[in-house]
Amino acid sequence: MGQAMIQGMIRSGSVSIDQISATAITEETIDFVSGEIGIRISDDNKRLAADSDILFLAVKPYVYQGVIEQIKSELSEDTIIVTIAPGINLETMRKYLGKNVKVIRSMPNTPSLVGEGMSVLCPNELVTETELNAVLDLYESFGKAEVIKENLMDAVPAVSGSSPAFVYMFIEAMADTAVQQGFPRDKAYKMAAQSVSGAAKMILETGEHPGKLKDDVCTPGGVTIEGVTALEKHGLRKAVIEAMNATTERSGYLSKQ
Ligand SMILES: NC(=O)C1=CN([C@@H]2O[C@H](COP(=O)(O)OP(=O)(O)OC[C@H]3O[C@@H](n4cnc5c(N)ncnc54)[C@H](OP(=O)(O)O)[C@@H]3O)[C@@H](O)[C@H]2O)C=CC1
Ligand SMILES: O=C(O)[C@@H]1CCC=N1
Repeated sequence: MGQAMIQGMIRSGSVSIDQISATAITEETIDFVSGEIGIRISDDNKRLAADSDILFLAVKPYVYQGVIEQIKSELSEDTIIVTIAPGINLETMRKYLGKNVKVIRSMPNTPSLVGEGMSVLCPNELVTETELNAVLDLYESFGKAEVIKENLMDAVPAVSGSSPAFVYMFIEAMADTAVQQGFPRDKAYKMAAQSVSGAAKMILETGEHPGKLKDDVCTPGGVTIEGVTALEKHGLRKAVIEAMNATTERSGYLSKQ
């Protein structure tokens, strides 16, 4: 996810390669990131923490505590720490850091890589409006971003952080069926993915209700209504609601750890 954000920022032109530094653990990642992305990268977390104005912690949730333990002595009171992990809430960060430091809790998603990310941010009380806007600008360089209150943060992965995975499954199922009908694989992915992308754009750009846009596609006695009826019969909406609630339940569980 960190790589998607870095590449999204660089591709947008809002940040240059020499303004970004990173760390990783394995030689494989260090070689790949320095070779393919071209930013400075090492395995020295302490040094990176000491040198950064805005420090993104893009590790797995269970790695946060150890990394914070390692770097907390290096942080200045002006450093802005940005989290991207579900379940790492502002209070958990305060506990891990042992003091009140500027923290922005966020939840990005992987389409950031291609400038189509959807991110949600929530600052703690020490972050000024100017600082929040600076970080928001970074997130908006690789997609759309919203600031919300922390009580909704556990529900964000279901809607935007994790939801690309759900959409990929939908596209994969459509493409598999198209292949079953005889389409070559590459055309099947292109047709399914572009239709999903186009439908999403219709909602964002026309502001129309999704139900109305769906109705516009369904010719009376035509072919689409047959598919829509089959989706209802097989519980598409129920499956989506169950998936989102399961995702949010897990976020809530991680937040309480
Ligand atoms: N994947 C997604 O779609 C999204 C993920 N997130 C969150 O992003 C975070 C990262 O997830 P994801 O990118 O999928 O995971 P990855 O495992 O792909 O990336 C984690 C990165 O952290 C590095 N790392 C691990 N331990 C350390 C350490 N001690 N010091 C420095 N670097 C370290 C790893 O280095 P190395 O490669 O060398 O092992 C790796 O590059 C998680 O908290 C996840 O919940 C949030 C939104 C969406
Ligand atoms: O699956 C996860 O936990 C991370 C957070 C959102 C997307 N991936």
